[in-house]
Amino acid sequence: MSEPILEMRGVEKRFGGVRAIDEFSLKVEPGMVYGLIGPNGAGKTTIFNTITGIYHVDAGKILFQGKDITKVEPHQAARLGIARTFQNIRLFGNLSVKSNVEISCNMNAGYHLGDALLRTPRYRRVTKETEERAMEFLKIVGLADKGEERASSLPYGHQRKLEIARAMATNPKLLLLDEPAAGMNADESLELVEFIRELKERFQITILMIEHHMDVVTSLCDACTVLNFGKTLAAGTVEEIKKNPEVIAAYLGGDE
Ligand SMILES: Nc1ncnc2c1ncn2[C@@H]1O[C@H](COP(=O)(O)OP(=O)(O)OP(=O)(O)O)[C@@H](O)[C@H]1O
Repeated sequence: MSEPILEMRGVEKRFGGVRAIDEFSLKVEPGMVYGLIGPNGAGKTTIFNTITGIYHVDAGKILFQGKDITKVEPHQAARLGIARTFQNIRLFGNLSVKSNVEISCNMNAGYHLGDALLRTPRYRRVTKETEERAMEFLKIVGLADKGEERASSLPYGHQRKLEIARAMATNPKLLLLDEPAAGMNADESLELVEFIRELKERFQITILMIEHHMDVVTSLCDACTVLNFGKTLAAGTVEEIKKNPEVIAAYLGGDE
């Protein structure tokens, strides 16, 4: 077993009297696609929010590549190589498709405000590189010909892909996807599965994914954790999870 890229140890997060996550532990190895599943309100998004520094935990530890990130702020998590998408797509709807990706490419841009104001050669070079890089990501997600369109004018499935392209443009080592297949029909989900596979192979990233569509989880995930009321109900391969009687009773029901 290789060293986990992400580890959560005994994590707890409370909101008033609600324990959104409770004694939660997780180990994700590099290169894995790891699924988080569970009913609404089980604590999945809270887990993403603690990893990315949006919330700080009340107890426990979070390690990323062996480094303690329990108390990092969101911008630090992003700089360390953790990117995410949201359950409700968050794009700059009024900006062009290309600008949405360029903003992420710019996160690590090597120029200062002075360079931008004076339009120095360094600023012009970085801007050109940013444009090229953004186009590269748009090509990968099949949106290169939509670069000048307003992000909000794209169909839903394309907006999801654009959000993933934007997250990828920050050069992450760990990508957190919050219900990427939400609102998609069977064909769109299938396309998404292929797309995520390609991303994983091409960029050698690790993915932690919240997903309700069990066909997507089955196709993509090497392992998963099932949550219920903030606690781990079961963890293992998708096949093991599907056979677990407690999981069947609490979540999968007759679905599968
Ligand atoms: N900012 C907050 N303030 C108060 N309660 C919160 C907050 N965020 C989450 N919770 C509560 O924590 C619990 C877990 O919520 P969370 O959103 O993490 O669940 P989830 O598994 O992601 O569900 P869903 O699939 O519906 O998004 C819920 O009871 C929720 O109401």
